[in-house]
Amino acid sequence: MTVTFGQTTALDGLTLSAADGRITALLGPNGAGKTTFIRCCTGLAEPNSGTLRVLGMPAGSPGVLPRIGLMPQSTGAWSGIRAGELLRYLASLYANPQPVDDLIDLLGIAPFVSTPYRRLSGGQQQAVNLAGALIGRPELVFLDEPTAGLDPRARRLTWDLVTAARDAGVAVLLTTHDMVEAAQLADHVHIIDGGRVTASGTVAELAVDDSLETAYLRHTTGAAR
Ligand SMILES: Nc1ncnc2c1ncn2[C@@H]1O[C@H](COP(=O)(O)OP(=O)(O)OP(=O)(O)O)[C@@H](O)[C@H]1O
Repeated sequence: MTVTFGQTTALDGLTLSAADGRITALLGPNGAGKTTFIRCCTGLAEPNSGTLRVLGMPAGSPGVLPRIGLMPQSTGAWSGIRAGELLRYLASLYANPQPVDDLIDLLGIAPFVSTPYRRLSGGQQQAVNLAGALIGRPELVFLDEPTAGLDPRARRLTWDLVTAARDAGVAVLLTTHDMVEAAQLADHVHIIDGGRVTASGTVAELAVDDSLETAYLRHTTGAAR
């Protein structure tokens, strides 16, 4: 796939696949193109060229959207709504949502369920965003830096939920800058640099000579484009 924004080539011939029932991690420097890829997969952006199929259908098609979930990096759009109202609204968009109260319990949202979204702390917003991604019982969920800024306990809770989703058959595609997290969670890793995949494999395959972080540093330049 290729995606350009004016003079910037965000995705530059990126080719990858993510398997059913697996956790796939996208690693790469700031600006490598990870969020752009997720935006294309979820119908929020369109490739200039290339083919992108999600659950076997063209990305963004009406048959795909009810079957996927998205936890974006930030959701300014929700600012005034209370956390609980937001989740009930999102649940109402799906035919067979998870019970909202179960997710509120699972993610520890109860103490701030009545707080407007914009007044939540960053980590509290992350919890609500993750609940929103899972609420429609997606077959495939996109998590864009799901644990960025979380405290250690919240990070472990997120890891547990992500692995539980995978174990229940959900395909997970996540981005992270945390190599420990990637090594802990990912069944498969793609390292992206400059809008293309520079290395792919299991954590064991990529870290064969050393750590995943060493592999990341070897396969990325981080050079601005
Ligand atoms: N809407 C947009 N308009 C213009 N340029 C954009 C837009 N979205 C992304 N870009 C550019 O595309 C490139 C890839 O950005 P992207 O957000 O996909 O990177 P990323 O890998 O997710 O980075 P990070 O790790 O910092 O979240 C960057 O150079 C960015 O400035």
